[in-house]
Amino acid sequence: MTTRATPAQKRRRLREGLASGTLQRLPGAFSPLAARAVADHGFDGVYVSGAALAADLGLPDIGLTTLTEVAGRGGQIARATDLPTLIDADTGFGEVANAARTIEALEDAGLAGCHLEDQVNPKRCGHLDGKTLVPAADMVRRVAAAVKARTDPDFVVCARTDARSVEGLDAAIDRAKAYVDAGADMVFPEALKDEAEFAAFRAAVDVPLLANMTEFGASPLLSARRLEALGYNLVIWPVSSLRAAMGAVDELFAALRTEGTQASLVDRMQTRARLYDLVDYASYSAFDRDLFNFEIPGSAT
Ligand SMILES: C[C@](O)(C(=O)O)[C@H](CC(=O)O)C(=O)O
Ligand SMILES: [Mg+2]
Repeated sequence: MTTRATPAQKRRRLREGLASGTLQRLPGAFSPLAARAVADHGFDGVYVSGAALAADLGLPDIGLTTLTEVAGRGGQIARATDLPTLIDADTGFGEVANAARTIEALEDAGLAGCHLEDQVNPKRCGHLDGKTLVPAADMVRRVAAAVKARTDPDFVVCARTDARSVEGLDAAIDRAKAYVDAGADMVFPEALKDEAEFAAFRAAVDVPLLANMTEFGASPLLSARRLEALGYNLVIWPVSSLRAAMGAVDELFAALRTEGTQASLVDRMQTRARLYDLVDYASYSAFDRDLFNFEIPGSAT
């Protein structure tokens, strides 16, 4: 209800951010409520992780989720804020024609952009061993189809290459250049090993670059400040909020089992007041003043 920016305005904002020379910081949001928190903390955009979306459904990240599920959840998350939302479109949910339809669906859902990767199906998390890639020529067709399918020229098509850990750094750079020639607006070099490789990619590729700062992976956790100095344009922390939340959920359930009460953990929980703030309870009194005319117990406000 509080969201006023249109999808077109959000896409423009992402484009301007990528052209600004300032690193765009996009934490992953596993739900619309988490996206509200991303916005409230003053980030530049929201990221929707395929791994987190699958995990939230109790599934591994091997391409089991469908375009309908991903576009549906992505749309709910995109709608929750005025920020641009970038979504993980895995391999594009099929062959070349499917990649085109994927862009149509994601655009219709209000996303600002997506990334498509050059793995075969079943795909894997980019930081695991045993990945297989499609030939570069096939991915070029995938990217070209995606670019052609968009109706808003500001929708960002980002090409991810998983080649670093399969074919080596040079091959990954060659693939990235071919994807840029096919029309990719941004490149996501997956699973780079160290800072020197991040720098090598920056030196070789002319379009905006995305850095994936996922935990327990192959890449070092470089800070936003460091990535900006390296010339990167956008950073994602894709699964961090889910891992943090689920870490807290595990602790809570352990306490409930052993102590029979959550009392020892209440002071680390999000308060009722903060939750109501994020869902903007107060603004609904524009329609009906009886909806927000109570005192929250224990709250100063
Ligand atoms: C970015 C990613 O594609 C995702 O789905 O969030 C994953 C993240 C992860 O598994 O940690 C990836 O890097 O493959
Ligand atoms: Mg993914």
